[in-house]
Amino acid sequence: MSYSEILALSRQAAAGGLGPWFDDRLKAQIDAGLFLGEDQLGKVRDRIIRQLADYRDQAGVGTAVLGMSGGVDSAVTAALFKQAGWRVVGFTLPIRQDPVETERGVEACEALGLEHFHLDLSPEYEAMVAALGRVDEALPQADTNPARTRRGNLRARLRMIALYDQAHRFGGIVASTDNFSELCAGFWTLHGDVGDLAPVQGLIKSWEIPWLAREVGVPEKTWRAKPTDGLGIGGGDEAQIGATYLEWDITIFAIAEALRENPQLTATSLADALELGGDDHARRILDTVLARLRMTWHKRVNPIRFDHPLAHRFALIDRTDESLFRPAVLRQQDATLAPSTDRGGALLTPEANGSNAL
Ligand SMILES: Nc1ncnc2c1ncn2[C@@H]1O[C@H](COP(=O)(O)OP(=O)(O)OC[C@H]2O[C@@H]([n+]3cccc(C(=O)O)c3)[C@H](O)[C@@H]2O)[C@@H](O)[C@H]1O
Ligand SMILES: Nc1ncnc2c1ncn2[C@@H]1O[C@H](COP(=O)(O)OP(=O)(O)OP(=O)(O)O)[C@@H](O)[C@H]1O
Repeated sequence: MSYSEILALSRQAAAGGLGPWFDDRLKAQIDAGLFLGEDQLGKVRDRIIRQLADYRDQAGVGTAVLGMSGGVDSAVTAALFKQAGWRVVGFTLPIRQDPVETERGVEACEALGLEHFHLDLSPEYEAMVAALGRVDEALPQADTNPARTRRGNLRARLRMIALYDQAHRFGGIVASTDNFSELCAGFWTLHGDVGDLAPVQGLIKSWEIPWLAREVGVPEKTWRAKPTDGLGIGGGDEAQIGATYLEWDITIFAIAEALRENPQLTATSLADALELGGDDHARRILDTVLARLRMTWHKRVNPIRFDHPLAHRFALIDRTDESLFRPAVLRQQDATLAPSTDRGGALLTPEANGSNAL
């Protein structure tokens, strides 16, 4: 893997490259193995495909339904299921969508050999917005960020209703398409664009997702496309998040590394610990990342259970499932594919890297 390849695939090169702090950090993180090399990524790909195949055999379910938006996340997810021998049914579900995105979704279905259905949900979306407008006029009318986000979340949840219905119809599951960068950014809709099995949830959007997409035969047009939320909230993912995905991923790794070295750090002391110096852009991005983490931590532990007075019951049913029916693939504790250096290895342990939040 080369530095320039990461810059190209993340689309950061086209955006003018990285500022000085990010540039230094990226090089250090590549050396530390935080940005996985191509050999490692090949192993990740093989392992995900093997696990999907094992799950299909052991859980007795072999059909995956998913929304094909024209973006890279859904396309790479579909390709992995397909390569693992699943029947994959892709749905283009435009809601007042730019037709170019829908066309990319259709093309990806064709290129990957998926079954394809098309269902325009715009009328149902309009009806839902109008219905909720009867209790709150702001929803249909306001052109504010909160109102746009609420309308966007309605779109994601309408798609979810359609996909779960179709999964039931086909006796299958809904595939989750979210990635690690989105998980950290809280950049998904609770009970919306989530599903039952999330094969790419551990992969970063700036590098590993487009790399994998290219590897598994996703059309170039798709893995090169500008990431969008498909919700009409505006500006594309990176404009909404306030950082490019590469800046986001570098900052998340840097924060985690700083906290590992000094667990006493607070959000306010991080800027010094990260040695941002006079790099004002990096300071702004750090603030943006911290603000998002502060706004969204709860999404990563949803549903919130506290230290429940009857928590032993969760353990009781967990042990029962584990003993009787849970597929073996969920119990395997293979060595992780964490980087070999101490720094990277400590950051990428399963506890730090994996989450069942979605
Ligand atoms: N402290 C707290 N403890 C527990 N729960 C809390 C909470 N604060 C809010 N909540 C709950 O969280 C809800 C807000 O979360 P949620 O409904 O998810 O909505 P929210 O996070 O506000 O918005 C979704 C975000 O995800 C982005 N998105 C959505 C879908 C797809 C994509 C994409 O590109 O892939 C991106 C979208 O652009 C937007 O920025 C609140 O309405 C409330 O129910
Ligand atoms: N128009 C759409 N038709 C079908 N599914 C959709 C549509 N828009 C969004 N989705 C579903 O919601 C998921 C979340 O959207 P998201 O934008 O994160 O993914 P993506 O579009 O695949 O990738 P990217 O973020 O690169 O655009 C998609 O992966 C897809 O499953």
